[in-house]
Amino acid sequence: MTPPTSIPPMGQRAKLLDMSNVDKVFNGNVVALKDMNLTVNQGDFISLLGPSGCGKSTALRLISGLMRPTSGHITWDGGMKSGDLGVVFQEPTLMPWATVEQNVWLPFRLRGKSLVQVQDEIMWALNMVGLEKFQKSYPRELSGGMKMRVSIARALVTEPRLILMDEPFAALDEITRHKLNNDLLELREKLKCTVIFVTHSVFESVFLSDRIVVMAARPGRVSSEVTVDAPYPRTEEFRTSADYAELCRKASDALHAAMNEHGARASA
Ligand SMILES: Nc1ncnc2c1ncn2[C@@H]1O[C@H](COP(=O)(O)OP(=O)(O)OP(=O)(O)O)[C@@H](O)[C@H]1O
Repeated sequence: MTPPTSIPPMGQRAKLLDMSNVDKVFNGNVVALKDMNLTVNQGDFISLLGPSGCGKSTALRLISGLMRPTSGHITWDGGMKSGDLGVVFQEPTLMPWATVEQNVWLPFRLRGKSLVQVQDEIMWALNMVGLEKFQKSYPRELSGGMKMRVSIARALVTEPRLILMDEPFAALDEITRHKLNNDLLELREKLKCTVIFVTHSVFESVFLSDRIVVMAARPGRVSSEVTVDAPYPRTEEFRTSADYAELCRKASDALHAAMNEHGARASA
């Protein structure tokens, strides 16, 4: 539970994993990803931004190891070990019959550890998301934003090297979403963790990430990358700044270019 003191600047970060020439084909003919290449470095906050169906979730599932590429390789620096990965989905996916602490216990429970054995880790994770007073509550007693915090605590509890987040705040109202965006950045400052975050929102991707990987569809692939070189911590001041507006314009242009790539290919 001792994170590194700071995240090195981009360009000086150690490599965490590589996706090299990854293809994913479903049912023999649905080409979800074609020749996807992505290097993830320790401390990166990467957003995968792209139109519906461009393979963002498929890329996350491949990185998580839940699914294997049809061809190509995903290689973790030093290999991938149990507990290296935390995953947060769009729905909090909590067990309704279990308390908050029992839900957060799940990744350890699957590894045969009792609740008592990992009580400190669970309380640490709940503390990180500001829910330490709700350990005995049930999901039905929590708001949508609080349920999502439990889901984040469950992803953090093993102190993973990488956190994958698949549109985690898309179903939340705007105010809760902004609050959780702020809280997620605070968590990243504390834990110096590496995050890959799937989103449809240009605004969210610019606010959160230091790298925006823009994807194109049919077949899904990396179209371009936008570097968000605004310093952290990012505050509400950043959200209303001219720099933020300019970066959103840049990301939006890259997204439109990615969407036009498909049009250009289709008419070629
Ligand atoms: N298990 C599956 N079987 C068949 N086709 C699939 C499967 N999973 C994904 N696909 C197809 O692969 C393509 C990429 O899907 P994916 O869900 O990764 O895209 P996405 O960018 O995450 O989309 P969205 O933003 O709408 O969530 C789509 O055409 C989808 O229909």
